[in-house]
Amino acid sequence: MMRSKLMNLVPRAVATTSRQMSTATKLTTVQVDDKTGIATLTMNRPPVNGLNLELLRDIHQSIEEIEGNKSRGLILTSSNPTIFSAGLDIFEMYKPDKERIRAFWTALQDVWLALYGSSVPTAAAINGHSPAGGCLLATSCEYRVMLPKYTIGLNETKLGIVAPKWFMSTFESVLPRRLAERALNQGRMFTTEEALAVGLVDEVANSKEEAIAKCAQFIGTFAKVNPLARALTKQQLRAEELKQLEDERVQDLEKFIFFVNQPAVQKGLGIYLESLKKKATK
Ligand SMILES: CCCCC/C=C\CCCC/C=C/C(=O)SCCNC(=O)CCNC(=O)[C@H](O)C(C)(C)COP(=O)(O)OP(=O)(O)OC[C@H]1O[C@@H](n2cnc3c(N)ncnc32)[C@H](O)[C@@H]1OP(=O)(O)O
Repeated sequence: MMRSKLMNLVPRAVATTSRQMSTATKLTTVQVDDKTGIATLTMNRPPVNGLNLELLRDIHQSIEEIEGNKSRGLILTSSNPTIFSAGLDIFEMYKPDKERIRAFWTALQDVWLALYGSSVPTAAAINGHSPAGGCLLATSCEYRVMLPKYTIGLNETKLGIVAPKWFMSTFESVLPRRLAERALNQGRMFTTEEALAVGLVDEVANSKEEAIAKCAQFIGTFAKVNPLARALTKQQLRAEELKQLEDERVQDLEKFIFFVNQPAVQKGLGIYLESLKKKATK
């Protein structure tokens, strides 16, 4: 998979305007800045960018599109003014449909393999809260810029669920092992300021525009680096985690299906959904 992606890494001419590359799907848009050649992938699933089957499929398709069109980089962000992504759509896991939940988890695996393994430089402009699956997307990127007063982290244990190994290894690729272990066990959500202090995010910006500009600046640091050498270096550094999921996709899916169907897990998810609804009516 990575080999064919690498074939796309040839220098490209740049023009001066920005163009919408894809409106084929309604849940993501891809806008390429023709001056910089950088693609911005925006998640757009109200109210909270909950990662359901359709959004995951659209994200995957958009990443493939960006890989295919020789963009110089990928910036992931959200159209919601206060939420990057609320993580996995809990309705996909609560009282799930037998076929759909398999497609859902497979789509999540596809997104992670494509984003974590992307041959182009990636950055996340985290313009809002980013729990669980939202944090997975952000930490799959190479660089993170976050707006103040939001939260980010893997809070799974607080929901009575367990983050799969590849969520954990992605988190651990950003945070020191000891800190990652403690945060995962606690289900800790970091404020922007805390996330910056521990290195979970790289920079803070005061607006989405500024966050995108900082992400573009990061991607720009590769302008004078040979793209093939950069991509092969990234590929080698990330190969172990990618191979582990590629080799164990089926077992990972079966483990998820078994776990999510446990009565205690279903009960916990139901209670959590109720608490989210109650919060909305307060
Ligand atoms: C050992 C083997 C292991 C195998 C694997 C086993 C298990 C699988 C684990 C999979 C890993 C899971 C990853 C996840 O991503 S789980 C999802 C975690 N997400 C959250 O906990 C976020 C919950 N949401 C919030 O904290 C807040 O909503 C917010 C994102 C901070 C936004 O707050 P606010 O702006 O105040 O909005 P509301 O809370 O009012 O929400 C608006 C409506 O959206 C609904 N909502 C929110 N989040 C979700 C969600 N994740 N899924 C579905 N729906 C969600 C919320 O209920 C409101 O709905 P309403 O308008 O109908 O009341």
